Amino acid sequence: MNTENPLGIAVIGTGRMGADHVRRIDRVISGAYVAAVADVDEGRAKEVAGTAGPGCTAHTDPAAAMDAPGVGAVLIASPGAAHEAQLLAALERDLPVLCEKPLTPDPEAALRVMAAEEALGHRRIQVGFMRRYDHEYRQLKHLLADGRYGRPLMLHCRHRNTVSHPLFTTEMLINDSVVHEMDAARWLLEQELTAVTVLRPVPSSGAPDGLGDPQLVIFETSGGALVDVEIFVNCGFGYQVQAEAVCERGTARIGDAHGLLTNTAGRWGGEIADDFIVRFADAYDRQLREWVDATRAGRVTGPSAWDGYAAAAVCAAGVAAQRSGVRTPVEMAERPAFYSPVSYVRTN
Ligand SMILES: NC(=O)C1=CN([C@@H]2O[C@H](COP(=O)(O)OP(=O)(O)OC[C@H]3O[C@@H](n4cnc5c(N)ncnc54)[C@H](O)[C@@H]3O)[C@@H](O)[C@H]2O)C=CC1
Ligand SMILES: O=C1[C@@H](O)[C@H](O)[C@@H](O)[C@H](O)[C@H]1O
Repeated sequence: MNTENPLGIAVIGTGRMGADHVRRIDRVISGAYVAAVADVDEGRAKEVAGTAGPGCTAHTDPAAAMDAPGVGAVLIASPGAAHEAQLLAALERDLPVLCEKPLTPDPEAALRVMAAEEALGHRRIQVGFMRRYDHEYRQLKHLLADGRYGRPLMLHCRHRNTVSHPLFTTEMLINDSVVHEMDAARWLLEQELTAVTVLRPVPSSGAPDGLGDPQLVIFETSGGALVDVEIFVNCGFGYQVQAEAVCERGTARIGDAHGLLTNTAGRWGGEIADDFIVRFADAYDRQLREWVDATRAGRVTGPSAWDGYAAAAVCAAGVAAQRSGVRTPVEMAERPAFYSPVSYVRTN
């Protein structure tokens, strides 16, 4: 790794994900350092800046962090509602951006961000759909892409969180959690999602009052496949993300790794990660490493603003389907030539 001219990064939003990315930039990967951080909570910004290397400045204004000495790229980890303004500010400065999902909470805002990037004339934005960097997801991608098992017909997914945070809403099952399966399915199958149906069983007694948890989300795809996702954000026992592809001549399943397997007292068992920070630790590391390497080489290789838009369009249909209980077609704009070919990255 070339350690000359390391990339100075401004991290916007220093909550759970932002602080973890700061740690990762400074201690896990090479070729980059945290030049500045910003958070509306000044104390939080200062606290996290204090964990970074010397010279990292703390700000409450994201634009001031982007203008700080040494900044050559931006990592956005603020809440989704703040992303549009921060993405536009980064594009105004022609800075490369890694933006945590969602790109924006709604498709209209995503279109505005895409228009600004297109006006700039080159791609600058990557969306933090980190499952594309997970070892198991990449194995499944390879297997489906080489066609050895024939066409994929169905993808069965399970997405379980131990417990949801107090502000989690029923809509967030779709646009905060299942948004990952939307991108993963598009990427794995190399197809767009065209319609959504959401089925809701009686809510679990373990879910907070008013939260419709769990749900079953069914997607139809442009190639005639079906994708079903069980989303259960208060399952209580751990963080589980699994996917099984059913193809014409075989099936392939990921997400069963249990770490240490034990046999004792007439039982066998393994471990289940507690949350996404643990389960996807390697994926977050690889995502950041590949983004830094590509950025230093003047390239953008990961999920694009178009992918962020496509997910936002599917989320809008998903939330509508959740409310109506009926099959809802996805309304999606034409993909601009600027985003061709689509970033269904084939890994090596
Ligand atoms: N890829 C993944 O697996 C995950 C992604 N995320 C995404 O990461 C982002 C951050 O989520 P968390 O860290 O869990 O949230 P968090 O609530 O822990 O942290 C957000 C931070 O942003 C700050 N903030 C709020 N408004 C801001 C603004 N306008 N400008 C700057 N800072 C602002 C808050 O003070 C807080 O410190 C979200 O977009 C979320 O969807 C979250 C969890 C997992
Ligand atoms: O992005 C994430 C969270 O925001 C979301 O709330 C979780 O359900 C996901 O598993 C996690 O990856």
